[in-house]
Amino acid sequence: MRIAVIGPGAIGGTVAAWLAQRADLDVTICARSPLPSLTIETPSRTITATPRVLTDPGQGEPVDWVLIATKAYDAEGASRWLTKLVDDTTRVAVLQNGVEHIERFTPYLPAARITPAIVDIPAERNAPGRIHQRRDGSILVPNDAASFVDLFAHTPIAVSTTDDFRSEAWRKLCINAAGAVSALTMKPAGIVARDDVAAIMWMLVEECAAVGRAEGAVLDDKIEDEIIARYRAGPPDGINSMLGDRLANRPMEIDARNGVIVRLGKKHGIPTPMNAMIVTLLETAAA
Ligand SMILES: NC(=O)C1=CN([C@@H]2O[C@H](COP(=O)(O)OP(=O)(O)OC[C@H]3O[C@@H](n4cnc5c(N)ncnc54)[C@H](OP(=O)(O)O)[C@@H]3O)[C@@H](O)[C@H]2O)C=CC1
Ligand SMILES: CC(C)(CO)C(=O)C(=O)O
Repeated sequence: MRIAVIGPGAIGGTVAAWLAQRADLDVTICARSPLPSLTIETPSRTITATPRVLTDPGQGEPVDWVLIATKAYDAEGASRWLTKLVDDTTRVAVLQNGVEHIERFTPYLPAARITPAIVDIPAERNAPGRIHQRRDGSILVPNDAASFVDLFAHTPIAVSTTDDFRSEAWRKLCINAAGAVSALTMKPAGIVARDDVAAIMWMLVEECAAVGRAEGAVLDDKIEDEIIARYRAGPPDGINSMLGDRLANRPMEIDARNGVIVRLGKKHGIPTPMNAMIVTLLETAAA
């Protein structure tokens, strides 16, 4: 089984290193910047891997699975690898946040080839190829992607299918929408201990859930409370990937995580002032 992972950052590096633990999986990393090896501090032990690393999209060869793990805003760059990696049988999984995995890549691939994946693995990249995976975590894919699930059978990552991918993706977006307060304040997840911060996060989730429901997602009535409780139960020093981007002076996934709520809210006539404010403030901070 040949697998190419495009984007060996926090998620791509973690996933590639776990896949490479199985000798019969032939893992290739497609990187923008050269990478010596992968060292992942996982919850149970440190794992290492030295997969083949390509830095030129022209060097790729067809594989069975392509896993795209760049940031959402790097979709166009990621797509340049696809010409060589994809043949008539290749499936392409998009391991990104947001609810637009398929739309993001249909300019480059037929939708039927694309497997959207919801990743819930808190991971931080400390240096090229050196990653701290804080939880074993999970990946959810639609129920026509059982062969993706099989790839991870030897890993502690809980990879499974869902009958209702749309609802799960919006549920994850609710988590990410609230996490924007960390990127804005440049502080880790522990800020949720303040009741006034939690109230802002609650409203961000409320708007996200309203838009999600209008888009057809089925979300629990108490999702706001559930997500605040989840943040409060998590590690106070947790750095979500948008905060990680801001701290590293990289672009942030503002549009994929909060902008999308505002855009789709407009489509349904649902007001989203809290998310609109976050988008404006983060864009201003990044300018
Ligand atoms: N980190 C986390 O805890 C989680 C992240 N996610 C989501 O997963 C996705 C990936 O996030 P994350 O792993 O944190 O991101 P990172 O920024 O850590 O990694 C992205 C990687 O993509 C590489 N890249 C960018 N453009 C290209 C290109 N054209 N060709 C090859 N590689 C490229 C970057 O290269 P370079 O090294 O040059 O920057 C980097 O290695 C995002 O959508 C994020 O929201 C989901 C759950 C948890
Ligand atoms: C919320 C979290 C940490 C979950 O994996 C995430 O999605 C991110 O950091 O982007």
